[in-house]
Amino acid sequence: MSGRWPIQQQSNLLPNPALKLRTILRSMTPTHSAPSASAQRGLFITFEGIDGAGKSSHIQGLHDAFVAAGRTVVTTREPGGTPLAEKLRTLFLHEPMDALTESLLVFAGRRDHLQQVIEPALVRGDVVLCDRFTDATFAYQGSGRGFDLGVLSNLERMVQSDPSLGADFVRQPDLTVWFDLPTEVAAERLAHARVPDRFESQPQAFFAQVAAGYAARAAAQPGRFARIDSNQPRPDVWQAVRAAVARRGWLAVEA
Ligand SMILES: Nc1ncnc2c1ncn2[C@@H]1O[C@H](COP(=O)(O)OP(=O)(O)O)[C@@H](O)[C@H]1O
Ligand SMILES: Cc1cn([C@H]2C[C@H](O)[C@@H](COP(=O)(O)OP(=O)(O)O)O2)c(=O)[nH]c1=O
Repeated sequence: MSGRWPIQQQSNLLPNPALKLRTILRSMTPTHSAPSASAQRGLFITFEGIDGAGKSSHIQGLHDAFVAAGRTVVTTREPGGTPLAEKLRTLFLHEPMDALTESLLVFAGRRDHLQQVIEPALVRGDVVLCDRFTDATFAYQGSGRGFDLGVLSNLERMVQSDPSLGADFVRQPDLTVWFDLPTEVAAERLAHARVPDRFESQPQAFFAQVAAGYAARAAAQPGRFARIDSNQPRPDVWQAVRAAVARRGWLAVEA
């Protein structure tokens, strides 16, 4: 990932956990823009794809584009996004565990993240840009690790519910930008990028299953997903990302 998440990028370089936590909390502080003329609806946009698909720089690009358009933006990530969830993230990425434990940990962190960060930001009318969310759990724990999709659906309903928003309300992203890239290209990019964590060190066959998991989620909810062909030069990927957001009327089409 890019430097947007110093805690992760420098996890082998910064041994002081307090320093790392301060860094991540600073990066989660909303970026305020000039006040807009009227209150706007909050937007929840998530970014997904196999490891190495190239999400990071485009999340930063969208952040900048929304701020330039007068929005207040909260950039966050999963696993993580709150002090509690960041602690769970460290365990999740580095300790061996079975797929049920993985699922319970990410959903526990997600509950805290929704309550502390995402829902309050959406109530304020902010734009929330979240690097991974529940589609990753279906893709990695469900499709990749073979964990029961029915159990994941139950957890999704329980964790993402909010009775104050309606008895049947289950929070879902307004848009999921899915960076789709052949596994061999992602592996090649990652080989030059960073020290792999527990997931990034999985074989390509694992990522083929994860990719199939994303494809299944996208097929089930086509209106929510924008598939981006990430196997092209970075400026072209950016144009596709920006166009997907502009098509929904949330940003102007770039000249
Ligand atoms: N379009 C692209 N073409 C070539 N390399 C890219 C492209 N996009 C990203 N990369 C490189 O691939 C690696 C993984 O990108 P990154 O954004 O960290 O992926 P992700 O956040 O999806 O895991 C990085 O080294 C990055 O510089
Ligand atoms: C949110 C989430 C992430 N993951 C995995 C995907 C990534 O391999 C890892 C997050 O690590 P991270 O290094 O942030 O990956 P990336 O830069 O590609 O976003 O956790 C799951 O397995 N399940 C989940 O629910």
